[in-house]
Amino acid sequence: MNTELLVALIAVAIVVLGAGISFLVANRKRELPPPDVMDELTEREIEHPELAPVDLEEVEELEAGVAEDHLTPTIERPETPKGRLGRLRSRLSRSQSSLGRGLLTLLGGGDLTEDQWEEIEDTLLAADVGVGPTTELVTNLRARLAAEGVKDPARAREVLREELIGLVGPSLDRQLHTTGDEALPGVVLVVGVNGTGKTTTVGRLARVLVAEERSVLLGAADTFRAAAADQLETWGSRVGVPVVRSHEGADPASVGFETVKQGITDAVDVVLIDTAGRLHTKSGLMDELGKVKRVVEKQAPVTEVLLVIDATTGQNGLTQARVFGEVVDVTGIVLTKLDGTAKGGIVIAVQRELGVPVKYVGLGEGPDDLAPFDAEEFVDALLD
Ligand SMILES: Nc1nc2c(ncn2[C@@H]2O[C@H](COP(=O)(O)OP(=O)(O)OP(=O)(O)O)[C@@H](O)[C@H]2O)c(=O)[nH]1
Repeated sequence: MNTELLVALIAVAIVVLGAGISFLVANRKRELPPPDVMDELTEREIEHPELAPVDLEEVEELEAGVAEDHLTPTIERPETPKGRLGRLRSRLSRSQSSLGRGLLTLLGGGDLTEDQWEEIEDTLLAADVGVGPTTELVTNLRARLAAEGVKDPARAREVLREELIGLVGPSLDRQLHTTGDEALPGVVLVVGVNGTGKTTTVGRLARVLVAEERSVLLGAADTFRAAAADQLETWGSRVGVPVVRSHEGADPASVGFETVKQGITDAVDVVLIDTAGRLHTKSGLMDELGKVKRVVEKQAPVTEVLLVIDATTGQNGLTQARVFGEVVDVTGIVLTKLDGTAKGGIVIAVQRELGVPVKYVGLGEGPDDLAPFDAEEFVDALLD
């Protein structure tokens, strides 16, 4: 055999051998168990080198276990709502310190000049307390401090605290109405303009209710933004709460109707319905909201209509409150993002505007950063 032929034969043999090896490697790769199973197997082999190489039955068992783990999400145990405002108080006082401290500094100095009273008014107005409540507070403070001849800063602080609590309304009913008549579930409709935190609030309220051992069903009637239903499903799945949803662009009233129907069939305690964000200036959208409520009520009475307002929007938030209040009977306010504003006076102003109480406040982005509102704790945080 000549050398050229020999070289050619060797080359062919190398190519054939190479192809065979790649085929075998590719096939083996396809048969490998998923990476999480592989990790466990590798760990086992490292710890127990004496064991025989992978047993196929064992791989199947592990794979089944992994598949089950992926299917069963861990159900979280949410924090009980009681005491949350205490936990989150520092977030409030951090952002509101200019209001409380500003007032205390002015009042602590004994007799006040007209200019100083004006400064107190300006401080209150800058914190969005609103003109009416500001005038009321200043009038009452002046009268009481003069009548009692208060010179001592500690006493001035006490009087200010009492007057502020009076303004916030210590005796307003701030309970969420989540109990339905007879065998019907409580129905909570959550409304507001875009981006105020409605979906987040529905998710957080579900956690509050779960922590109170109530059974809950969520309705994704925000069919305008496809991601909202997914967002709601994520919230629900974390605490084992199901969601009724439909396709993007579906009639929100029918989603609300179906959710309550499902809630009645499943005998849940509370149905929470998320609605699409809508501009209060668009009358068509506002009419649609009225329809959602009317249609839902064909199944069961709505026990609570919560208006979600972003605390950082100031005067605009008040306008929203007014317009929403005209379309649906708002029964409670959730003020979100109170952690991001020094204008805590909005609590007072918005209650005045609507004549309904602030029931919950959002104080951060965490899943349990929604606290039941309490007038005394709120004022104490302001004056910290
Ligand atoms: N800092 C802070 N952020 C909040 C609070 N509540 C909600 N957010 C954030 O606000 C953003 C908007 O929240 P969403 O729940 O998506 O608002 P939405 O009203 O459902 O939005 P649309 O469906 O578009 O109308 C999210 O990034 C939330 O994390 C709060 O109390 N504090």
